[in-house]
Amino acid sequence: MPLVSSAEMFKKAYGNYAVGAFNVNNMEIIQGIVDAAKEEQAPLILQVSAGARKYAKHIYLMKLVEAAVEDTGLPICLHLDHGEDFEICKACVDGGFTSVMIDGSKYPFEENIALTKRVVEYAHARGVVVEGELGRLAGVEDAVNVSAKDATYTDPDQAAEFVRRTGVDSLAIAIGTSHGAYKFKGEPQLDFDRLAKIAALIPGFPIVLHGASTVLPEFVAKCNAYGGQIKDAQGVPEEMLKKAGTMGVCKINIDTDLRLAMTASIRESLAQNPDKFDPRDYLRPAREAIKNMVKHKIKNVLGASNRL
Ligand SMILES: O=C(CO)COP(=O)(O)O
Ligand SMILES: O=C[C@H](O)COP(=O)(O)O
Ligand SMILES: [Zn+2]
Ligand SMILES: [Zn+2]
Repeated sequence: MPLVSSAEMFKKAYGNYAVGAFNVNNMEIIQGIVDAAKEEQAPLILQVSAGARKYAKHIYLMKLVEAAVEDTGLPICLHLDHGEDFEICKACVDGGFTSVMIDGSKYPFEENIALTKRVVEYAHARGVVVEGELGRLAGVEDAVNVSAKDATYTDPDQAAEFVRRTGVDSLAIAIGTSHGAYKFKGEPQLDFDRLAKIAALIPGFPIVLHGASTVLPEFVAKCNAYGGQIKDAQGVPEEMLKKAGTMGVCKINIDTDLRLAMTASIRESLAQNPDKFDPRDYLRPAREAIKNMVKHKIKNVLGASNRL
């Protein structure tokens, strides 16, 4: 089975559950994720950032993901995460990805539309789907008052116009999540009213949530127990993600939780086995930790088990 598009996955998921989109950088991360998805019989998106593509090289990630498809028989979508210009999107379309994100969210509205439209035209002509982004994630932790929210969070009317004018297949929005392990200073809050308004204006259209790691306390604690210094980390509560999955959010992006699971496990292995120096001794349990974490997400947060 070849790599697949996310279009069918989102159609099936809309309003009921979300598909997990996990960031990958190397073999162990890919294997941990796909083994979890296989056991859960879940739809799956593996995504590659520009940084990951630079780190591991396009060809290695491509071949690893193709190997994962062959090994598991799972329908997997391979997606470019946060493509920042036309060129990287083109390279991934030409290089076998089945989905790309063009992130024009840092540009003024009209420029974002023009850039996104250009990528959509190129990708659609070659059977590849496109995710766009409208609204700003960075720094939203501080956006507590209404005017700050209006400046950074996705405007519902603009979202509808953006989707109509660009022809994108899915849209990443800003409603209070952010990337990394430090998402909220006080009580976690997402703007569900805004999400409901956006979903109502683009009925049936797949919405994407970035910055959606829950920052599992057990991994933060384990990192810190073995020499880590990760203070005041806070993620999006599971209940909020479950709710988002019933409101039109079809794709939930997870990277930080993979990093934490892997690092916690490696720190523990190295600390507990100071005499060992075979990388397999700490990468095997790290891969297992990723698998267990991803299984938990699929089953209890995304609601995507047995949805193939
Ligand atoms: O949005 C993400 C990748 O695009 C990842 O978000 P996290 O940092 O919350 O895992
Ligand atoms: O949203 C970004 C992802 O977490 C990827 O991060 P990265 O650019 O460090 O690979
Ligand atoms: Zn972005
Ligand atoms: Zn992101």
